Amino acid sequence: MCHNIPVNGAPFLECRGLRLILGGQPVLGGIDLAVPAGALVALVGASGAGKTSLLRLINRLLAPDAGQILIQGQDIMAQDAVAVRRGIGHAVQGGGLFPHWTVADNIGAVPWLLGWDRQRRQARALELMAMLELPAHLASRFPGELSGGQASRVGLARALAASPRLLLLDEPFGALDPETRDALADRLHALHRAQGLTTLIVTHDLADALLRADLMLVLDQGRIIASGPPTAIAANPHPAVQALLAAPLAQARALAGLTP
Ligand SMILES: Nc1ncnc2c1ncn2[C@@H]1O[C@H](COP(=O)(O)OP(=O)(O)OP(=O)(O)O)[C@@H](O)[C@H]1O
Repeated sequence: MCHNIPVNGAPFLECRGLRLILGGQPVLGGIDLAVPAGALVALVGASGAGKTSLLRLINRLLAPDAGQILIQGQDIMAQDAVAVRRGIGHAVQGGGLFPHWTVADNIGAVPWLLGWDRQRRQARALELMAMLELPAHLASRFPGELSGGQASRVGLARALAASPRLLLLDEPFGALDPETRDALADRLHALHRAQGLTTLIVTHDLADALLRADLMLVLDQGRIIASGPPTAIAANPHPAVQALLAAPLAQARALAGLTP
């Protein structure tokens, strides 16, 4: 079954029959999906379901054992891996920053690979820092001198530096306190819209996925078991989907009971 999300015209990102085996074990067992341009897609599922592996395939950090990945209709396996990766913004939990590079140099990493001169990289870093509400004086700091929230913002700035059309985020705000996480999720949402990005975000924060994503994909044991808008996911009777939703929904009900 192909998990097509309603598309106007050709999809921006497509996976066809994607299979991945790691260590002799099937990790992804035939993923078919089509994501329209401009969608913010939350990829959810239990630990070990294959979410990170799917992002790593799209970013060409892993190679599929079968199937195809197309970005704007082009098979990415037929393209140079480094070139594919440079067109994609990628951020991971905690920022994944280079510890011995300053904040400005971290943000400018992909532009540096693309051959931008120092002045242009610095200007872009400061522009993105302003967009992500990072004070400019942090530009010369090292990652070890940042708070968790600041490091996550720098990671996001780095992912956006070369103006990618596709953003892949792997639990980018996973380790943050709820208030910072919420503020950053709001900022990401605004940037996603303003920059016309197509974004895939792996998250364990079901409430955030249900409230902010245009579309959700639920992975279970290497297969997509549900896809569509959050309302359709919330109504999906699949036991694994209901199990994922049980805790956040119970929490929301309990909280609603506390407020006047
Ligand atoms: N390099 C590897 N070699 C062998 N098995 C691997 C490798 N990387 C991942 N796996 C296995 O693939 C499966 C999917 O892992 P993956 O990291 O994609 O899951 P996930 O859904 O992102 O999990 P989590 O939510 O815990 O991050 C797991 O069973 C994992 O143990």
